[in-house]
Parts: sequence; C-alpha cells; structure tokens
Amino acid sequence: MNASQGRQWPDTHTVVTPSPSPHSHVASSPSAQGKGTRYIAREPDANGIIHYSTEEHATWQTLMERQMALVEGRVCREYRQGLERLALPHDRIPQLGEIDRVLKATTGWQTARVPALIPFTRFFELLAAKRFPVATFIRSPQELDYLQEPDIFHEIFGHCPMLTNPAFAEFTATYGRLGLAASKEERVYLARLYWMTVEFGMLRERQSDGSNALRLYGGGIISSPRETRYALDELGDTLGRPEHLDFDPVEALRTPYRIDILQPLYYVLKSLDDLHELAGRDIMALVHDAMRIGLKTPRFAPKDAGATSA
Ligand SMILES: C[C@H](O)[C@H](O)[C@H]1CNc2nc(N)[nH]c(=O)c2N1
Ligand SMILES: N[C@@H](Cc1ccccc1)C(=O)O
Ligand SMILES: [Fe+2]
Repeated sequence: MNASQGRQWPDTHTVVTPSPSPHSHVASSPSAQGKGTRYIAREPDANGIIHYSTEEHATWQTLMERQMALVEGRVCREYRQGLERLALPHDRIPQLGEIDRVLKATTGWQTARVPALIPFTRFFELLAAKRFPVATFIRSPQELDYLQEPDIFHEIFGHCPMLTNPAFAEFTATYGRLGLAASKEERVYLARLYWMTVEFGMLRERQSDGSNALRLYGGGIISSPRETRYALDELGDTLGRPEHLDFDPVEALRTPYRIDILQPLYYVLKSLDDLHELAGRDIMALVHDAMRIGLKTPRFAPKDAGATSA
C-alpha cells in the first residue's frame, strides 16, 4: 500500500457536497441537495491504511458471499475474468493499494479515494487520468441489497473487475477525456451515456449452445443483490419489471435517469466491442444530435421534492 495513495489527489476527506446534479429529474443523493451525504468517508492513517470496524468488515463479507453466488451465470465473461484476477478478500474490506496492484498490472488504472458522490468536473478529471473514484465508506446492514449512493463495495466489486478489461478501460478513459473538454450542458448528456453503459449496462452473450443470453456488465447493477435479479427480470412484478432496449448511443444520451431507484430501462449491447467501436466515433457529434432531438420522456415519477429517500 503506497502511503501517498490517498494523497495523490487533493485530500477530499471533507465531505464534498457536489452541486445539485444537472440531470433533469435525477434526484441524486442527499449530498447533492446540500444536506451532506448520509455517509462518513473513512480516511487512511499515517501509513495509508483505512481501519474499518468489525461490523463494516462483516457487511463486506455478507455482500461478497451473496454476490459471488448471484453473479454466476448472470455477469459477462469479461467481468468474471476481472473478478478472478482481482481475487478480492471475502472476509474483509480490501485496502485500495491491493486493488491498484491488479489494475496497474492489467490496464494501468488505479483507484482514487473520494468521500462519496463527487462533482462531474472531478469525476471526469479522474477518469481521464485513468483513476477510478472509490468512496471509502460501506453501506449499513439495513441497505445491504440496495443503496442510493456508491459505496466501496459498489466501486470495487461493481466496477473494478471490468476495469481489468483493456477495451472497457480504454472506453472509460476516452469518456473521461471527452467530459473534461465538454461544456456543462454537454456533460449532462455524457453522464447519461456513462449511466446507460458503465453504471447500468447489459449485453447479450453467445453461449456454447449458440443461444444469446442476457448478461450484466454495469457496476451499478452488479453491486446490488436486488438490482442484479431485478435487471434480469427474475423478480416478477413485485418491484415492477425493467425494459431492455438494444443499445443506441443517441437514445442512451437522450434517456433521463434517477440514481436512487431500480432502473426502469436497461440498454443492451450486442457485444462489449460496441463500446470499443463507440470510443472511436465522434461522440460529441452524437451528443449534439441528442440535444437537437431532445430528451425522451422519463419512465419514472419525479422524486417528490421534500423526500430524501426514494
Ligand atoms: C455519471 C455518473 O454516474 C455520476 O453522475 C458520476 C458523478 N459522481 C460520481 N462520484 C462517485 N464517487 N462515483 C461515481 O460513479 C460518480 N459518477
Ligand atoms: N445502487 C447501487 C449503488 C449505486 C448508487 C448510486 C449510483 C450508482 C450505484 C448498489 O446498491 O450497490
Ligand atoms: Fe458507479
């Protein structure tokens, strides 16, 4: 664990309350409403080690046991390969340095310690520099199956396995560079593209019997036991049923979303190569197309103003 790990970026242990998300209808986390995040970021000690409590390690262990069983047969092979390479501990929250060693060796990426949701500017800066933001708090036992803010289990278990895949990592870095150069308004559209792929993307994967099975690659689905099953339409009507549309970049750019609910709609790639191919296109031209056509009608109720939870 290199001691400077947490200090390569201006230390952000003060809770950053990002400006309210510009996404229309996105009721982002309480932090964005200036109420400060409900979670307390954990800071490393002088040796760069973050000390978690027994209960926090136990939460990680429960999540690992639950998700390691659930992801079998539900995630794409690139994710599974990344998860094997990361060889995450089951009984304790890993230190960021342990994750960095594998990411650096596979795609040259590393993590960056952040308090919780961070503003777009900071987010794009990090991605452009091949650093992935990792909030260092973990969800409470009451929110095990779904929580409204990205915690360390979401960032590490949800996102880091895919970041060991070169094509996916390249798309993410390209996306970060675009975001850096984009205007405020363009960034709001770019955020939707990220949301519909890196966060909540799915793909069709050819199976040995020739069939095409629906598989997960989006970190926001994979880190939530509830959303993992809901996204694959395994929960029947109890929580409503998701819709699956073939991925189209302009459609994704036009689709409003909320960060605090199970997603009503998932875009499905034909293959992960679609992202690699997209990284080579003029994405900003697609953003301008989406702006010209305008937003799609939201498939969710707007978050009622006063509520702080969905
Ligand atoms: C587009 C994206 O999902 C979201 O808006 C950004 C902003 N801030 C973030 N902050 C953190 N910690 N993690 C994230 O994934 C993001 N994503
Ligand atoms: N809902 C995800 C966490 C998350 C929240 C908000 C944005 C992205 C991810 C989970 O439960 O693991
Ligand atoms: Fe995420």
